[in-house]
Amino acid sequence: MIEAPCRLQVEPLTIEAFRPFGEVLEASDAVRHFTINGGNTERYHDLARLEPGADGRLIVSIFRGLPRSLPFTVSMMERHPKASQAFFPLSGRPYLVVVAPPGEPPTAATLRCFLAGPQQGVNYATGTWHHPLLALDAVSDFLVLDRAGEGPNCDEVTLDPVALIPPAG
Ligand SMILES: NC(=O)N[C@@H](O)C(=O)O
Ligand code: NI
Repeated sequence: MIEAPCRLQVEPLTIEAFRPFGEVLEASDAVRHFTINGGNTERYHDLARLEPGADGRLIVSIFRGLPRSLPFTVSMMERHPKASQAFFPLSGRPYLVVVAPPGEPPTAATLRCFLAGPQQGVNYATGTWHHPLLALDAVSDFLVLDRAGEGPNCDEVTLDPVALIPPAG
């Protein structure tokens, strides 16, 4: 593991804490929901602002991610300047989400790391800095909603290494 003088605490993923970076996709009482289909189905409604960007097309894919080895060191981040990108776990396992606000490139001071539950998705708002998929424990599938379109839509930056500190317990 790269020696990392900086360390980053892992936080639980909540709608409020993630607000500067995008939305959390979850079926909970924290989001608007209502009953449909004659009482058979509960609809957790309009969870995120999906933006394919100008001239873009919203597409759905499945990402099959290999588990990351822990302890993990963050040494790069990316952003999609033209569109949002949403991930929803399909394999029933938690995963890590490392983000920084849109705008200036991330620093150790602006990075945030969240532990997402097996029933929590995230939507990175357009331009939100994030680390590529961070699956844990086993090969994991994720439903991904993002952009297809002309031209590049991924800026990458390298960082001085930042080690992730797993939550206690
Ligand atoms: N490259 C790609 O489609 N994946 C990344 O954007 C990612 O956030 O995992
Ligand atoms: Ni991405």
